Amino acid sequence: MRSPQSPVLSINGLVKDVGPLASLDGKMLRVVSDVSLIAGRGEVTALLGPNGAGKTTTLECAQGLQRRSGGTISLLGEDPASAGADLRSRVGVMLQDGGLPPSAKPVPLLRHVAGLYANPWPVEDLVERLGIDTFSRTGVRRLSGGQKQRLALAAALVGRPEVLFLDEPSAGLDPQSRALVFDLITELRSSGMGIILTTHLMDDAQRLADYVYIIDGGRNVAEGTVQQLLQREPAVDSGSEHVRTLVFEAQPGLDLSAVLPAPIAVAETRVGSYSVTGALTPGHLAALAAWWEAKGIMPAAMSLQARSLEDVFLDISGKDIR
Ligand SMILES: Nc1ncnc2c1ncn2[C@@H]1O[C@H](COP(=O)(O)OP(=O)(O)OP(=O)(O)O)[C@@H](O)[C@H]1O
Repeated sequence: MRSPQSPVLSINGLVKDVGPLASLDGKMLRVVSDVSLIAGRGEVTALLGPNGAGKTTTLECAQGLQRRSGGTISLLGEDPASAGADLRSRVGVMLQDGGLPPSAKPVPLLRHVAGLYANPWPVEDLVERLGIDTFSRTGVRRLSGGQKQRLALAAALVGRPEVLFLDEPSAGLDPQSRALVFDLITELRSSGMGIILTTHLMDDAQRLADYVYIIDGGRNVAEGTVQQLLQREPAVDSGSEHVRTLVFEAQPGLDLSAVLPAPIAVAETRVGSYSVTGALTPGHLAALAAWWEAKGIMPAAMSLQARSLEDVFLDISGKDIR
């Protein structure tokens, strides 16, 4: 396991038993048997795994929402199982179902949450940044899935947390909202926030994560930076050799959509750092090189990977449905 300079969360040998369960003749069920991870300040750490791998259980233990059965957890230097309100005020949690009161209206709700903190993020700023002004008069119950997501993110951020937990942050978001949320996550990371996210969208993890942990069956199965994971030896039968990822650096803000149209996915993963994923052919590379020549652009740190994170994930966790 790596050791970031300034960890916000360390989990060591987590064990979680649930039950006793009638379906198991009154026995306990071990749903997490050995999970360890470290998340750093100013980094996005992704926790990936197939359905039922133990991601939610692990993160709920880290947040103090579930009691662990074994192992150690340190969140901002404290044990979340015994810490008080002070620790909770330094942690933001965005749950997938929002956990928002159905009858509340977005802006009064955010103002109410802001009132609980000494130095909250200005509500008007969050409302504008996350496009909440377009539905500020609609009750939570009537919001669309993507609107609820954005409101839940605003509610998680209003207390200016040091650590932010995001469960499927782009679920239900249209491409515009997704880009907006990703820009905000990138900015929060630069400001020093420690961000821990779970997602089933490998593309999101590939674009956002500084470090990735993959768990399966309640234990760690792989970890590394996205680059390190992409360099793993592929499984013989991966069947996905045609998907490639090209990464390069150039000046920020390039619009490559005309030269590399969909379904090729282009993302500026960090300022001036680009990732191009899809069934790339020599023709795509030639078109890109011609475009660079026409614009007088000389890319740097360029590499072509034979696989995407999704290929690596399927190699590691197998193709069987859980
Ligand atoms: N209270 C419980 N009783 C019985 N089984 C449970 C309980 N809590 C969790 N489990 C089981 O533990 C396993 C891990 O669940 P968990 O929700 O942590 O997985 P996950 O990785 O978040 O999955 P998903 O990707 O589907 O959200 C699952 O098989 C789940 O059914």
